[in-house]
Amino acid sequence: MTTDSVTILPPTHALTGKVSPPGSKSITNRALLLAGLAKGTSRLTGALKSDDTRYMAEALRQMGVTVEEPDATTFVVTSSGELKAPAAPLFLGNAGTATRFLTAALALGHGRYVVDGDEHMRKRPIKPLVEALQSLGVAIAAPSGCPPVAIDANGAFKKNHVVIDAGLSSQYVSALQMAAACGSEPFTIELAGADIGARGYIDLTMSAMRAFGAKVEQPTPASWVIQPTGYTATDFHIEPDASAATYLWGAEVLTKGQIDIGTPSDAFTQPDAKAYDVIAQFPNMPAVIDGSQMQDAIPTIAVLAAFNETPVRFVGIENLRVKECDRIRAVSTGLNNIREGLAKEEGDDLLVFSDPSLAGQSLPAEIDTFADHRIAMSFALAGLKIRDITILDPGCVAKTYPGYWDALASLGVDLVRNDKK
Ligand SMILES: O=C(O)C1=C[C@@H](OP(=O)(O)O)[C@@H](O)[C@H](O)C1
Ligand SMILES: C=C(OP(=O)(O)O)C(=O)O
Repeated sequence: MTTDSVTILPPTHALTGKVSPPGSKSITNRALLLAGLAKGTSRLTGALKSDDTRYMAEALRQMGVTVEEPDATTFVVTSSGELKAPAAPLFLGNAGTATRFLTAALALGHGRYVVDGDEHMRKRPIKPLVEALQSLGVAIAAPSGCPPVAIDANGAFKKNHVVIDAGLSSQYVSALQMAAACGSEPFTIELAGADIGARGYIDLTMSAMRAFGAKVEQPTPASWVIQPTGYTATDFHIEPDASAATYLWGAEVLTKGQIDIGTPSDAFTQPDAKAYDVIAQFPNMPAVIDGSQMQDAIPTIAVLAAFNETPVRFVGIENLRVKECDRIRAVSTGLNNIREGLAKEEGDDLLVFSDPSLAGQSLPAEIDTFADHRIAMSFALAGLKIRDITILDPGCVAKTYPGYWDALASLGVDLVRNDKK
């Protein structure tokens, strides 16, 4: 039996209690890959166990790496340092990190690798990364510009310099950075075209690489130099997920509660922690919010914006169109489903017309998540204030936060699970 939808009953009390978000998806998938590229045993603690990280772990296993899971938050990775050509295509679901990071790393492997994903991942662009790798002499092809990607690797790049347009995804740069440390000479990455969306993810990559013994420098804002150190197995602790934290911060301000997430907002190193500064201003969030440096937090803030005292325009969010779904469209569709006229797209900006009097009303709406965990988790927040909000396909939260519904329940939120047989 699976749950078809969840209806949220708005709590009559402020939400208080202690809920720790799970480990960071971004850091877990970096650490898993780097541990797989390091000879020896690495112990990753505080890790996220979810669809995205399971796909990465499973792919590593398919390539000869031993990945043990002694408990719910630990991976113990033992590798020869090589990712051996697998017998079958690597299936990575809709995990952007796993798909992009492995594509570049496997270009330095030996033999044939096929990187594939689900129907959603097969619509997410990877062409700029594939073309960058082609420019390095790698035999790699992704005919549709999206996965599947076929790589015939021969262990080396033919050049030590690459130019990449990372306007669509910062993950292309992270992927090249992590791969480059496994090359045979110092390697330079140079940015072309549009600036990177969330630069904070590049910082996360560099810090994970350094923890595994790599040497990476950023001589200019648009270039990076990576030394051919390879990686050293290490024990590595992963901080909680800042994007997951945004839902708990949102639930706290919406219900005027107090939720202890166990980590102060300024202790996170992930870009989405910046969202705290905006969320903490609720119900007086600013009229214009630039989402470029906290992209995954925008659905959360956009749902909060519906209850803000004044309207909010979200700018710098064009990349949201190529995430798990078109999130600008999904958020405006969901808000307008709750009440027509609540949101509007203007080019790639999203306008949310706030109305604090929404709170306490019954506005029956079935929210289409478009199989996107962040749409499900952020619209659940609307259900804390409005009666009869139903989230379809609630299981999609398993991509990054499998315990999300239980976390809400542990704070005293009543959920009606509508099961399908
Ligand atoms: O590097 C990362 O860990 C991520 C980078 C961002 O994606 P893009 O760089 O594709 O925008 C973000 O949305 C994603 O959830 C995680
Ligand atoms: C965009 C996201 O994921 P990814 O790109 O890693 O699939 C996300 O988790 O919001």
